[in-house]
Amino acid sequence: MFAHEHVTLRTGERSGLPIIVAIHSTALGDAVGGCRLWSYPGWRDGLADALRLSEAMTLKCAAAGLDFGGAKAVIPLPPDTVLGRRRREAVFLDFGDAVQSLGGRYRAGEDVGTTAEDLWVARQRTQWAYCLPEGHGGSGEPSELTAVGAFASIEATWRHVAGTASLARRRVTVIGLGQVGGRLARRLADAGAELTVTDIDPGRRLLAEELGAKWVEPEAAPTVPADVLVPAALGGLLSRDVATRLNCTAIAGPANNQLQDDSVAEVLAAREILWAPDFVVNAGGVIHGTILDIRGGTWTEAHSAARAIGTRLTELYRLAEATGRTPYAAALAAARQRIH
Ligand SMILES: NC(=O)c1ccc[n+]([C@@H]2O[C@H](COP(=O)([O-])OP(=O)(O)OC[C@H]3O[C@@H](n4cnc5c(N)ncnc54)[C@H](O)[C@@H]3O)[C@@H](O)[C@H]2O)c1
Repeated sequence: MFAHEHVTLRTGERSGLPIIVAIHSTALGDAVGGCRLWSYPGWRDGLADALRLSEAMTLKCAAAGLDFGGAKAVIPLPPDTVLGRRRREAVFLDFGDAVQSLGGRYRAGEDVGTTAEDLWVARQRTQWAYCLPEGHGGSGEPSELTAVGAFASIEATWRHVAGTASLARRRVTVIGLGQVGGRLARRLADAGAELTVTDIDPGRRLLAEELGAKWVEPEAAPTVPADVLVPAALGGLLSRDVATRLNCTAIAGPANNQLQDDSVAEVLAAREILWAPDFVVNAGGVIHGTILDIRGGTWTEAHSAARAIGTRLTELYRLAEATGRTPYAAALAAARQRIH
């Protein structure tokens, strides 16, 4: 069944590129979601991505208790396209027109391949573009609050497993030391965790040395013996094969779309590995965008909403146990119940 409320697909009049906006649901409020500028084999692949990602945004907002719906924009680039400065500007003016045509039902932010500067260009054509540069009234980097929410999730997950949230001397493996993973690794080191880290970028070894963390190669990281595994790179880490080889007690991290398919949640549950659903853990970014940028709320309010992700997870784990479901199935059911 087609589950989306509205999908716009048009050719940008300046750039000639397809602009796709998928609004999955506005049941809880206007729909929010980033704009992805990425290379795809064809525009239909970009459309498929927009449909999938917009539904995930609906679940993420619902799970975080936010009164916003889910959407996503995708601007699919033909393979090997390099955008010069002028064409890039044309793309985001076109994008601004597409957003404006939706009358505020879709509030646009950053995603993979787009920057605060791109949103500022779109802002010339629409008042519904957010995540602007700080110099233009934006609220800055969202990954700080994503890291706050992910750290609260790791503590809540460990508390559920071990009866204490203390991570002192716990073995924690962080995969990906980028904007969120780097911040998380610092917090974990401060909390006294025994850190193992990895990244495909060898330049991130400097951070590992600074934190006194052990460095392993990316292929080895998922199977290093650990109390908590923290996926903080790209999605798709957890295939059925990887899930059967893991050597950890729990998994809680900010990476999007960690499961290669839904059945992996069952494999993890059968192995008694507690998996914190990613769309619950990583809601700090959308909390940043909606509370600070859209609603003009305070940092204290946004920070406590991000910390509250830990409490939400604890409730979720209890619900999952009480109903004999995986945390993933329980999270999906709870989010869908809020929407319908
Ligand atoms: N930034 C946010 O606020 C936010 C919000 C919600 C979700 N997320 C998700 O969190 C994850 C990290 O986001 P980010 O903003 O830190 O991205 P980033 O691009 O800053 O960092 C990703 C890091 O992962 C590394 N990496 C990529 N592939 C890897 C691999 N196979 N093995 C090891 N390292 C690898 C990269 O070199 C990079 O250092 C992403 O999945 C993102 O979708 C981020």
